[in-house]
Amino acid sequence: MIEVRNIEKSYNGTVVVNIPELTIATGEAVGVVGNNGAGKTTLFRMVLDLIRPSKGEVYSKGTNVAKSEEWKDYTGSHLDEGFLIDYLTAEEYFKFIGDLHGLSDGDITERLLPFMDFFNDEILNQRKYIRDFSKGNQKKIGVAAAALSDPELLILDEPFANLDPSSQIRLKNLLRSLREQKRITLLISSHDLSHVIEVCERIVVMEKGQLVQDMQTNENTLSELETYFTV
Ligand SMILES: Nc1ncnc2c1ncn2[C@@H]1O[C@H](COP(=O)(O)OP(=O)(O)OP(=O)(O)O)[C@@H](O)[C@H]1O
Repeated sequence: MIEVRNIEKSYNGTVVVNIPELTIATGEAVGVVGNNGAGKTTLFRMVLDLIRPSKGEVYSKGTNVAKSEEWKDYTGSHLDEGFLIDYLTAEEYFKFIGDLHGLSDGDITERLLPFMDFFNDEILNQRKYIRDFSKGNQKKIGVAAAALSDPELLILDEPFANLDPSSQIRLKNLLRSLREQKRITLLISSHDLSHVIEVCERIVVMEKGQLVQDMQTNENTLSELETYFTV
């Protein structure tokens, strides 16, 4: 589904991401972990063609993301609140995203149903603009909007950040059911090692812009990662 080939991103002469090769298969769920500044968000931004690599290319289903718009039809993403439109209500934003994908009001309502527990009665019918929601609730709006189009590929940057413990568990279950029921391809970053392991079958570790580990998750992965990050 995704192929990263020899990408490098530099800012002011400093290389912040350097990945010779990363392939993510269709239906695979990959978690990217790494300390602050490791390059996770920069990698995601290049995969989504929000920034261009200084060298190399990213391919989605064999097409260079910088040279085609096709991948946008089957890709849902939420990286940060910059993806949201501050002056809309949550409903207006879902409608805006739904319209982009040709969804009717009924489709939108139906597709949001699995998110109702996750929303915890704090997202819909609030009569307030997105800018006035808490950071955690803004995250919920962004994640639900990213999933609204029923994407084949879902890319989420730190989806568990700012969420209360109940919401983190609900999100974990939502992502797992998206994987099981729809065979969605998932690329997420997280600082929460236990959640990301429960959602993803494969974990890649980034350090100083490089992929330093690539592992299939098993019962030892959490302790291996905890050891890795204990310095
Ligand atoms: N526009 C930019 N200009 C200069 N440096 C940048 C820019 N964007 C990112 N960087 C640098 O690239 C490096 C990687 O940042 P990035 O945000 O990708 O890391 P991250 O792994 O997502 O970190 P975090 O876990 O803190 O979110 C950092 O050193 C950051 O300062």
